[in-house]
Amino acid sequence: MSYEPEFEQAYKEVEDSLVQSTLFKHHPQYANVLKVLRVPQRIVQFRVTWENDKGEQEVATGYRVQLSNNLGPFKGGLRFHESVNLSVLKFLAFEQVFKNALTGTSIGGAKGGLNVNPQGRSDKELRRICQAFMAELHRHIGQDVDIPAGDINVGGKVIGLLFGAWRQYSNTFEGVLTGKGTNWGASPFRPEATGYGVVYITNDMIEYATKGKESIKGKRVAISGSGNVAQYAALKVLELGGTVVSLSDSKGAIVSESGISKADIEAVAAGKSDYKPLSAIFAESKSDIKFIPGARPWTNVTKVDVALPCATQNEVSGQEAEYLVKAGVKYVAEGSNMGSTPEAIEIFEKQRLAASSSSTDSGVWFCPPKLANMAGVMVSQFEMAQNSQRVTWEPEYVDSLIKKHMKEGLMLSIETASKYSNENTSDALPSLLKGANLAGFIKVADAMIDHGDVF
Ligand SMILES: NC(=O)c1ccc[n+]([C@@H]2O[C@H](COP(=O)([O-])OP(=O)(O)OC[C@H]3O[C@@H](n4cnc5c(N)ncnc54)[C@H](O)[C@@H]3O)[C@@H](O)[C@H]2O)c1
Repeated sequence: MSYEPEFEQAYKEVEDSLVQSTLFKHHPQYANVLKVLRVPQRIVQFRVTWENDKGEQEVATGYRVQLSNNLGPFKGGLRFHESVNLSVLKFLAFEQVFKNALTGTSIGGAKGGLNVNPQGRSDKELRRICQAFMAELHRHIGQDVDIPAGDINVGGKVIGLLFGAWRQYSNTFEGVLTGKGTNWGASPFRPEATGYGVVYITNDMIEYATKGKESIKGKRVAISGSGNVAQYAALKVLELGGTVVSLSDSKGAIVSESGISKADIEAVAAGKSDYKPLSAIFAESKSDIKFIPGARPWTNVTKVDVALPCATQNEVSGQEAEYLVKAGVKYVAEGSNMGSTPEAIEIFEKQRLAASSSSTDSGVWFCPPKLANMAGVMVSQFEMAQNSQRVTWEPEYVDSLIKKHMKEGLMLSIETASKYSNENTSDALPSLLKGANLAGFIKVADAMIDHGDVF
């Protein structure tokens, strides 16, 4: 077997949820699905070469992993980062398939990218990179075939350049990428969607676990990352009356006992659009914000109720999870894909199982990314729907749909976990990890069987 650690980690998490459940006992027809689904329907790997600003030729590898289009056209983001490789993209595409199923919309799963970090490159060079990347990718995508979106280092600016290149190569204007600009096909709330969705579902979890007695209001929330997801999650936490005690980037973390303000988050947004590190953004800050070089936030916050990993994969270790539990964390919802390591998830899940409803302690309730961060791709699907009709929906309508679908996804995961997860602890909250994996799997598996892909 090839050595693909990130993909194997994601696969094993889903496999464990299925094997430990009673699903196959009740529905033996699903037994062969996972072994078919672990092989992507198609992988495109291609050379991307361009001239850098020094006049030198650079070459990198571009990818698109089209994992399943059983529920709709392939859909998933593009990541431009030096860490991009086939293992990372297969893990992300695999996650995407189940996440997209959970949104309740008609989309399949894919992921792609380039093993280059565009940070620090000029706008002109960025345009050449995007044109070189799209020179090959355009052959494999289309509004009814595969609709890529953004991911790490692929924000609105890069999507614009990629779309421009697509228009030239294809001589068409169609909704082929999502995350578009406001005057050429965007959906309202696409930039905000993932971060807002993470906070909406966290709020729903708190209300469910406390039977409506508590909400995110008054809670201390540790957030990692400072990009798209982290910024909008932080803003929504403040709007709903919570306190944001941390943010981070790949160079370190900022923590604040009294709370990071809206103005601070706006400064992060402005600084990050110029690729500035947090250390530079807060170099002259007069508030109690402390920058800790090389650190992640988790062991640097004192008291915390909620943790929202929103940076990158495997960014919460087992040790950090233990620290978070001691610091009082009760809810963990992942904005980032595979934010917690398997060791960290095990600690959170053990805490959940150990708690009993007869005590006031509900343990730790962990929400996996395929459920917690699904609002991004959900609004991308809304963008596809709007583009097909050449209309733009009202922002309030999109926001209400995000709230509704997040709650429905949570309730479906709770119901599915209660039905199949095979835990004889009726006192504990249901496992959202298992519930989300099982609920997403059932939808995809049914379609694969209907299509004759599994027999
Ligand atoms: N943007 C979306 O709609 C969306 C949707 C679903 C999931 N996600 C996931 O959310 C996460 C963040 O994505 P984003 O869109 O905010 O990207 P972004 O490029 O806007 O921000 C990425 C953040 O991660 C940090 N980061 C990157 N590598 C790091 C490392 N090695 N160590 C510490 N920090 C690091 C960066 O400093 C930045 O704060 C990713 O896991 C992504 O797959 C994003």
